[in-house]
Amino acid sequence: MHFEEKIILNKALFSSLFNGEIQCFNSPSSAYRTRAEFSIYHDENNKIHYAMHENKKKIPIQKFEKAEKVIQEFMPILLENINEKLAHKLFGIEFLSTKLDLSVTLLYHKNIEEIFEDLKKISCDLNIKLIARSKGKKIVFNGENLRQELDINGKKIFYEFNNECFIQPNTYINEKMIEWVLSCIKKDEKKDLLELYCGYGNFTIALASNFNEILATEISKKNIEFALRNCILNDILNISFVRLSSEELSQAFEKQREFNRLKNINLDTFNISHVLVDPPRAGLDENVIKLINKFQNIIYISCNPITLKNDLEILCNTHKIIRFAFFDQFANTPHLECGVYLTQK
Ligand SMILES: C[S@@+](CC[C@H](N)C(=O)[O-])C[C@H]1O[C@@H](n2cnc3c(N)ncnc32)[C@H](O)[C@@H]1O
Repeated sequence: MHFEEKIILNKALFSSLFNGEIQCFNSPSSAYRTRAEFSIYHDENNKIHYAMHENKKKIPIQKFEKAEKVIQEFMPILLENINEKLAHKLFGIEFLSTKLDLSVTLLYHKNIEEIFEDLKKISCDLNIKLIARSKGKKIVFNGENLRQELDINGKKIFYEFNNECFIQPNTYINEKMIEWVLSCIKKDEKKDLLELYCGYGNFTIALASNFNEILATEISKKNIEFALRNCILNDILNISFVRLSSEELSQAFEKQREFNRLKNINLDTFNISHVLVDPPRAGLDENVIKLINKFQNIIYISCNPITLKNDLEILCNTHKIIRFAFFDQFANTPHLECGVYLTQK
């Protein structure tokens, strides 16, 4: 689906809540996806091909134009180098790219220890970060952490993560989203920021110089490990990253439960002027809405317009939508990413 069609459909969806101007951010129509996952099709001559599922059928494909250029260019090279032993019982290949790195994951229905030497050789020959996985086993060659360098309003920001982290699927649009969030924060209003669903600090790191203190929370241990590392990479000292689910964070603010993970943090000392949320597709639960609607400014990044609409219907009892943006994060698909900035009525 083209962005123009998505814009029309989604403007109509939100028309009862917002009738101001919606900012629209276009993505390149191809070569934008940082992650590409394929099945493997074994033909009658024992040759392997990348494949995708369509109507429960595995369809071999020659190329995948949505993937970033580095992935597209590497796809045929990898296949040429996969020998018979490596091809046997290979059922999937995943690519993850950044501006600086590429990692390849091979998925097997067999004991990967048996092909250890072949895996090692291909990772050396092609000089790639290679991960092999089979049920309950993972072997990593050349490391699995990827470095990323974002350009935010002309400033370079550095990140490290691996493919166990949540990663925004379109780097170009990710930079635009971060810049849009920054543009919602007026310098004179800045105090402290509360962020939920912070991942490895994708937004947090870029926002650090705009706030006095930041409390950023997230459910995944891996994401928090990288978030802490990303503070060091960017010389940032004013963010407290804490592994807490949104449910736990609500309990902590309500003083319903004490958390060891918050033992060095006094929630009462924060003077929160802004809340940033970027939840999974399911949106916000009732308790999170109750928690965030106490604060003056809310910035909501959403990958699901339907749950966003439900949540905005409640948030609009206490807040007013000031700005709205559509980001074509998933170009040429029906999916749409939205950004909404609300302030207390
Ligand atoms: C859409 S991602 C956004 C991540 C980050 N903001 C970014 O830009 O990379 C949602 C994040 O919420 C986390 N998450 C999922 N359920 C959660 C929950 N119940 N409480 C806290 N975090 C959760 C996921 O691990 C994921 O990192």
